[in-house]
This record gives sequence, C-alpha cells and structure tokens, in this order.
Amino acid sequence: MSEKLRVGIIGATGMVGQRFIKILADHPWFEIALVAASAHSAGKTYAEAVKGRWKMEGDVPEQVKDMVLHDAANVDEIAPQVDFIFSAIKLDKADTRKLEEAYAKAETPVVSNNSAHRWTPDVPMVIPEINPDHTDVIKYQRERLGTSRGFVAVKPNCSIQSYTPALSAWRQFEPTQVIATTYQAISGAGKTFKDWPEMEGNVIPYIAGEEAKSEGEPLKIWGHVDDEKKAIVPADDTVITSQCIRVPVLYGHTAAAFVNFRKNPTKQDLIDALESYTGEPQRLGLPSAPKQFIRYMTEDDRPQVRLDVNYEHGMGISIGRLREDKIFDWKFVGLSHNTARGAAGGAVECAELLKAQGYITAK
Ligand SMILES: N[C@@H](CC=O)C(=O)O
Repeated sequence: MSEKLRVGIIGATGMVGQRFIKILADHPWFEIALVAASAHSAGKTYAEAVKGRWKMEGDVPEQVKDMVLHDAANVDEIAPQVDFIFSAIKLDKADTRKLEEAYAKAETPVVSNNSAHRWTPDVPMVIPEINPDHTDVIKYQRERLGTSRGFVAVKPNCSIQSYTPALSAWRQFEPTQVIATTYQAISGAGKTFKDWPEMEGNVIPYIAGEEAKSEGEPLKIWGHVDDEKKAIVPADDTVITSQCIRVPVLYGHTAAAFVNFRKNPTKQDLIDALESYTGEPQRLGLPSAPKQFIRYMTEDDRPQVRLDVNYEHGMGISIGRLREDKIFDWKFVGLSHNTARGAAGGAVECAELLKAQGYITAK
C-alpha cells in the first residue's frame, strides 16, 4: 500500500492546474488521488477535458489521463477521498474563499494558488524559505473555523518572487523604500502565444490587480504572528511601489528594482547575503527545495529568461546587475519562473513544509 499522501487538485485543467499535474506526476510524498474542475468539465476524463489545450512540456501523464473529473463544488464527495487539496480553481474571490473554507471545514487542508485568502489575517501566505514560522497562525484559524485538521494556506503572487527573496535576504540592512517594475510572462495570465497572438512582439502596460499585490504581499510575508490578535500583522517598515508590465515571454517574470536601506551595506555585503540565504526547505531537505535558493550572476547580461528561467528546476531565483544608483542606494534585476516557483511549484513546496511541520497528515 502506498504511503504517499492522497492529494486532490481542484481547478486541475487550467494552466496552473496542469503545472500541478506535471509536478505531482512523480512526487515522492504526494500522489494525485482525484482531479476536479468546473461543473462544465465534470464527468469527462482528464485527457478529454484538456484535449487541444494541454500546455505543458510532454504528454498528459499516464496516471491522470483516464481519471474522471469531479465537480469541484462537491466538497462532501471529494473531501473523504483525499488527505488535502491544491486549489487552482478560477471563481470570483468571494466564491473561492467560500469553497476553500468549505474544504477546510470538511477537515481537508487546502494549499491554494489563489489570491482570495491572501489577506485573510489568520491564513498564512508562505514562501517556505522566508516565513515558514507563519504556519503558527493555523492554530488560530482552526479555532475560528472550528476544525481540528482543516485549514487554508496560500502562496503569494508570482510577480513578487523575482525581488522579494533578495529583499528578504537584505532585511538585516533594513530596506526602507523599494521601486519594483515587473516584466511578466504571458503564462502568468494562463495563456500561450497560440491563445494570445496579440502578445507577439507586443508589450501591454497593465495587468489587472497586479500592482497592489506586488506592493502589499511582501509586507505580509515579512510580518509576524501576533498571538493577541490571532493573526499575521504585516511589516510596516518598508514601502514598495510597483509597475507591472506584460511582455512577450512564455515563462519567466523579470523584475528591475531600486532599494534604499537604513543601514549602509557594501556590494559585497549584499552579494554575500544573497548567496548565503537559506531556509527551512534546505534544512529539512524538502523534495522541491532548490539547493541554492538565490544565486548572484556577475555577467552584465544576466539573468536572461531563455538561459536562466529553469535554474534549480524553476525553483531558484537569479539576481544580477547589482549596482549603485544615483537616486536610490542600489538597483538590481531578478528573475523567477512564474509557474514553477511562482505558482504550482511554490504551492507544492509549501505543502511539503506543512507536511514536515505536521499540519498535513494522512486521514
Ligand atoms: N497574476 C499573475 C500570475 C501570478 O500568479 C500574472 O498575471 O502574471
């Protein structure tokens, strides 16, 4: 009998759902027990439902091809069959919040890629290398939901992953002001060039809701669990302003960032802090953890999307072009893989952390 935890994927047919399928097809701790999507796809086999719209490298993995999709809204039917779920369901925010909480209340932990619960005060928003201790807030969430096992945890938006890891490594130098401009791949919108031909040779200077996420989410990640408030209180010592731009790239979000610090680090201090930054995933040897979370690249023309996006299987962050600035103290460029580290991969690493911490167990 398998000792792997049984996982359900809700929203399994979209771009992020497909990335979950791809990553979990061969995962040492988790096995895909069930796939679910909207009522429209329910009853079809997974292969039928993604026919002509499978966007991952290679074929649909054998073990899910013939799985029959459930209607994700059928919590009572799905919850008993899985130990936990990954959520990539696309509903409006209120409905997503309701559905994810319904799974939690059915004693089924939810690790979500959605933004709906990111600002729920007792929901941890986790980058496992940066704020693994935020899972302490789960006890307060369980108290509120009246559960003993169920809870919701989320991962942050993909846009922040190209600059937040570097700024996290530099928290010791007290960053006060940040400008971050992101150049975001079309797969972040769930699209390929085939679905979105107007992105060929184009730049679109607007991504709905993205700037608020880019400016706010790092602050929650740098916050702390307040035991009196039974909530995560965001940090208030850094201000971030951002512009988010869609560029004709399939995978890979780049950020160009400027930073002011209260302290006065040298270039070598900053590079040393990046290269030595390591966390719980590396200490615990989590299956998805990159060996080197952040690398610093010295070549003037790196990181480049084509050459560097798959660093550490898309789970590592590449930083380069660190130099002094005329207006700010320092500037740099960062690159992350938006559907690996930035979406499904980040959620899978978060679930591995939750398992290692004892929050996700076999039912
Ligand atoms: N909203 C992002 C996806 C990140 O999670 C994008 O549009 O690129």
